[in-house]
Amino acid sequence: MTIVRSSFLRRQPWGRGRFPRLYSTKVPDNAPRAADNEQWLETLRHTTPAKQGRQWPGRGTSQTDLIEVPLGDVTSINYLQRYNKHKHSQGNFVDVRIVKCRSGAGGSGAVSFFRDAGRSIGPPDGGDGGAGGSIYVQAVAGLGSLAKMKTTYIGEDGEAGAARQLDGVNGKDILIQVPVGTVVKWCLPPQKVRELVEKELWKDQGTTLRSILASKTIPLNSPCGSNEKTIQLYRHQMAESWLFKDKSKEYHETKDWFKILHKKMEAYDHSLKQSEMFYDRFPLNGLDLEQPMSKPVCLLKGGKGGLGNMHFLTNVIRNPRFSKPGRNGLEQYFLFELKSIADLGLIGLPNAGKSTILNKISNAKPKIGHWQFTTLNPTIGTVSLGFGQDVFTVADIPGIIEGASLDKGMGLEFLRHIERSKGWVFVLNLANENPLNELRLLIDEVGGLEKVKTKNVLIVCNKADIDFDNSKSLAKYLQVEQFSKGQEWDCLPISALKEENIEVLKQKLLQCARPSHDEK
Ligand SMILES: Nc1nc2c(ncn2[C@@H]2O[C@H](COP(=O)(O)OP(=O)(O)OP(=O)(O)O)[C@@H](O)[C@H]2O)c(=O)[nH]1
Repeated sequence: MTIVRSSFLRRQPWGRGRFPRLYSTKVPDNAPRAADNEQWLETLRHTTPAKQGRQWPGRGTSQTDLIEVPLGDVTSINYLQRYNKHKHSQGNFVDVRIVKCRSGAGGSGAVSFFRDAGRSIGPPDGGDGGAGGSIYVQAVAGLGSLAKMKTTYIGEDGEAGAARQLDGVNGKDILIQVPVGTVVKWCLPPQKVRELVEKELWKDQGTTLRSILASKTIPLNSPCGSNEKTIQLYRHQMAESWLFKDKSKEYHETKDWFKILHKKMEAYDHSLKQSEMFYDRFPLNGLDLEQPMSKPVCLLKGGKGGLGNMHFLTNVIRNPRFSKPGRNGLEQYFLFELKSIADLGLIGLPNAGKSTILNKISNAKPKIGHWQFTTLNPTIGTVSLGFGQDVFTVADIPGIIEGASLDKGMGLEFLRHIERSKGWVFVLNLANENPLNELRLLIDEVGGLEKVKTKNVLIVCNKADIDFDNSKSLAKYLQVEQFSKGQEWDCLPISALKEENIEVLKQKLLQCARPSHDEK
């Protein structure tokens, strides 16, 4: 049999395409020749780790700064509270998840020698290991909750290379699909956060979880020179830089030819490490997936496969009984937070009638009840002003009470769902003693007048049907109206239950949902 040696097909460890597994018995010989390997190893000699320096050309820097980050930025208070107190939730709506992700390790390169009837041992033909599977995330339309997310995602390890120049199969990638509006942040393992919090609580029994998360900082490595602050992630150190077969590591370490090769390959390992340092970074402020994505983004890259022994055949090394192991994958925790994207958010005390309003103006059917905290999860409804007319979305979130910003009642955790809304609609209950005080309380709890003024605002005085003829009831409304005028906010009395003023309300909501003049 004559083997056609086509040099352009020969596999080199740099920039070559991978070859699929070959199952035919007629294996084409694509192994690099000794001269090719020598040439490649020679190029490595000129790029020793010291000479490569700190800069990785065109790819920024591998130097890092130590930055102090508040513990609250790398965990979720809502997550810690929810899973500590076992708070109630409605249905299977989940808007905060912390998940463990692990990308696959690369497969090892093989140590093998060509054999046939005429030769008991031929040239080295050990193939390369496959790359480990990566972890990707993609925001897709049509999902509305993080409930279906798993707690752990593990990318498959790459397969080891095999005899006859066969490359190992790449590990399968993992794709995590999340609802549009999800923010993905790097975070500390929850167990570690709990340990840190417990330590702080032990030191000062009077302190609260919220104040610990705000005051306690943790050091993180951040690559220098990047405009956006990113966190440098690190893979576990490789246990061994070589895999030996037949002859031991000690045997090889006594040989001068191996020492020279090892020195050259240190530069190769270093360049791999630098490339990992470049890819293993994550924005400190997280990834905001506010649009449906046509392509997923990589959260964690899998490890590169190791080189098979066919790459170490040279004129001096005729029988390389060693190969390179695959590189490790990465294991990290990520916080997934769903921030719904609704044009308007309804804000009010429990029982103000928010759900009733949403029910009357939109297609949504939130739970309505005469007890407080009927709404435990946000509901988003789509409001249409008629065929071919404007359409906008409104979110109903659980009621806010005095002290919500200090985690009383349902706290403020659902505010994240209306954070991005263009307009906030304050729903007041005219049947209550002092609706104006209610409004002031709500403004304080959601962050003060300054914050509220960043949004379009509409004040809705609901339950106007109760005590309709009473002059005291009218006086309460006029007080609210006067205050609203002072802030240049529109104010409207309605009765959601009796569907009075609902059409006017829809028109006013539409104005509120439009971008403000500054944004136009
Ligand atoms: N009389 C009268 N009752 C109303 C009106 N709107 C709502 N209600 C009643 O007020 C009660 C509370 O209504 P909801 O819509 O559940 O109030 P909510 O603000 O969503 O309450 P939470 O879920 O606790 O936040 C229900 O019994 C409604 O029937 C109204 O315009 N007039």
